[in-house]
Amino acid sequence: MNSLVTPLPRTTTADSAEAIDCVVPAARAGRLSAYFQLAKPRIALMVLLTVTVGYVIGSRGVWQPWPLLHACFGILLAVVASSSLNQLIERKTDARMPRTKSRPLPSARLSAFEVLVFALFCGVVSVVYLYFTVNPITAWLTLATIVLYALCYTPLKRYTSLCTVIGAVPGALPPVLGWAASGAPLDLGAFSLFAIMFVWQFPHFLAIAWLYRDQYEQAGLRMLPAEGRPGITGAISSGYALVLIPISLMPAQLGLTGDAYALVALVLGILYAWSAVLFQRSETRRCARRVLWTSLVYLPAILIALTLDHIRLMN
Ligand code: HEM
Ligand SMILES: CC(C)=CCC/C(C)=C/CC/C(C)=C/COP(=O)(O)OP(=O)(O)O
Repeated sequence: MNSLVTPLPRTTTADSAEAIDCVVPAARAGRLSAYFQLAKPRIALMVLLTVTVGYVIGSRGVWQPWPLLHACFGILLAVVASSSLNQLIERKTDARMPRTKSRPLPSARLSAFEVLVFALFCGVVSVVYLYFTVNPITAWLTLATIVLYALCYTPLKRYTSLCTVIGAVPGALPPVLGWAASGAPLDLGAFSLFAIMFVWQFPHFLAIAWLYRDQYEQAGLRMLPAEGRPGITGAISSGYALVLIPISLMPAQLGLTGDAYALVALVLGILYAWSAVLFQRSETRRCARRVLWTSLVYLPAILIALTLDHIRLMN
């Protein structure tokens, strides 16, 4: 009761002006951080790494920094556009899941209209920028990546777990975008990078889908194969992780890298497959987390090994 009758401190005009001066930058910083969150920054960073790898390997060791920077800037805008569209489309389902309910749209820090305008602006600038500063093929492939992620995969999540096969295509395209930006023809080398990324994603997102299966179900999203029947998620994860081992050796077979890469790929592949096999043997939170964690170590590690060994071979 006492707190209700406590008089408010008397403010002067100068005090309120000072208060407004503090609140306005704080509100601006809050909106800036909401836009930053909209971009899914950690995934965006990983995308830029894959673009760089595609560009460096496509250039066969003779690469220039400026075209790479143009490509990274344009593709970053595309990631921001597609992540924003993804969150715009999923704002109602995101609001139902503890993992996503504090995102900018469900938490009402940004309005749907603001996000739509922002996404369209970033998407158009991205494609036009890539068209004029990089090349038309990179621009069109980037547009296809945005459409596949935001307009095909995202709405499909409500209807079938096969959405993930569609979602894995835009997920695997960023190294191909980097390769196209280098001006090299899209040959088997580009395909080998696409294949590694494509197959890598399955244990990655199956572990996530299993960990958050209750939240996805509550939100009406179908991410688990066979409606998550016991044994299936782990079995599919280990199948993909085992197939990834020979696929990850493709760049070495194509002469893009030497034996050092092949050895690193083999060791990483065995670790990833081992984590998936353990998940198959016992579908527990601990094992699923191990698969997710291993996937997040595997990807940057194999990409860095690929690039360093390629540069070593070219010099
Ligand atoms: C169909 C494909 C994919 C699906 C469904 C998927 C889904 C997800 C989800 C739901 C998370 C959040 C996990 C959590 O909150 O615990 C996550 C994390 C992550 N994903 Fe993926 N992912 C896919 C493909 C990719 C690709 C292609 C990349 C990289 C280029 C990637 C990189 C990451 C990274 C770095 C994280 C950890 C950082 C974070 O949680 O923000 N993912 N993924
Ligand atoms: C160049 C460009 C446009 C690249 C974007 C391609 C890319 C990195 C796609 C990510 C793959 C993917 C399906 C992520 C999960 O989204 P989700 O919506 O299922 O994850 P969520 O549940 O956390 O929202």
